[in-house]
Amino acid sequence: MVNVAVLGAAGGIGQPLSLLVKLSKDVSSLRLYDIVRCPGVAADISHINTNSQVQAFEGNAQLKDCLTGADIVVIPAGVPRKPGMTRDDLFGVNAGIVRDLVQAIAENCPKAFVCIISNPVNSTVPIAAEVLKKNGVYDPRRLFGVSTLDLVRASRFVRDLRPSFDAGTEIPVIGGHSGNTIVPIISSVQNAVHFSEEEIKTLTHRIQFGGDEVVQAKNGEGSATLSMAYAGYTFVNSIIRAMNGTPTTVCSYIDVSVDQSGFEHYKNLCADQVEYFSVPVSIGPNGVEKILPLENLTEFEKDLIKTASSAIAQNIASGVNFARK
Ligand SMILES: NC(=O)C1=CN([C@@H]2O[C@H](COP(=O)(O)OP(=O)(O)OC[C@H]3O[C@@H](n4cnc5c(N)ncnc54)[C@H](O)[C@@H]3O)[C@@H](O)[C@H]2O)C=CC1
Ligand SMILES: O=C([O-])CC(=O)C(=O)O
Repeated sequence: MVNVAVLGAAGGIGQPLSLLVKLSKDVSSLRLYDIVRCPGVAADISHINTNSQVQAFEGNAQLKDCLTGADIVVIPAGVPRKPGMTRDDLFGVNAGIVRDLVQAIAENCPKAFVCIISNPVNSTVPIAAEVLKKNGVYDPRRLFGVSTLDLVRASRFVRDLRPSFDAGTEIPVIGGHSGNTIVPIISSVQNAVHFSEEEIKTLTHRIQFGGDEVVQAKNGEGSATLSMAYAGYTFVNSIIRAMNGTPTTVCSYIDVSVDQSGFEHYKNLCADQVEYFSVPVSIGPNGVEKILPLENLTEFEKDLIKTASSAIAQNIASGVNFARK
């Protein structure tokens, strides 16, 4: 049984994500934290007759109690995009939010698995790492940028084009989590569903900019929340399975120093040096164990990795510089 804390629990993602986590039979304590609206959300979810006890924590003074004893901390706190903005435009507000929340994690539950949803993920994960390092509690195996929504979209968008494709089939998506840093590996299913070069280009673009479709459709009311809640829940479940001893694989934006030799495979394809990258990994009870290779990448995918790595290197530098200030 695990204790899960959701920071930003009253938000667009936080509420449905907390609802889904409440359904898990493996969760014993579900702690919901936000700076506003949290008691109402927690009271509501707490009436659902599943295993976990739900508690509300509101405002900085209650953050310590929320985090003490947490095994998994999920962070969807922060502002979302409006039309015309990039995820990097959120840095000014969200960098500080993530830094302060991770400082509290370092002080109160340094061994927790930390899952960062707040954008720009390419930068907020390095910020989190720097804060944990400063506090002397950094374990890179336990820090994750949640890029699962890119995989969810990849499978769904392939299904949109080929109705016979099982939308539950995983398509790896590597690199980062913004525009052209998102690198879908469609070649992994090319035997099951054949696509022309033109179709692959169109699909790749749709997956890279899937977030924009939602931002535009919501027209100023935020970005993906419901599909993200589903993706976040899927990710949390993978972590719980791994903690419980079932070997599990995920794609996640991680500190690649956890497995230097495993990352060689990707490093050779990068134009710039990147310390963080989304890669397929095996996870176990202590977090990331191995970075897994993806074989037979196409020239098109190799080019995408090159482009992605240059942008990610800059995003990492912004995050690290901010956290070291
Ligand atoms: N990784 C991914 O794939 C995705 C990431 N996102 C990102 O997730 C974040 C949240 O998005 P939404 O839930 O739609 O936004 P939202 O505005 O609906 O909710 C954010 C919540 O965070 C809370 N919050 C703000 N400062 C806080 C703090 N210091 N401590 C705790 N809570 C705090 C707010 O009160 C609010 O309830 C955004 O940065 C968005 O870009 C969104 C979709 C996908
Ligand atoms: O597009 C956004 O800003 C939110 C996000 O990360 C996504 O939907 O992938």
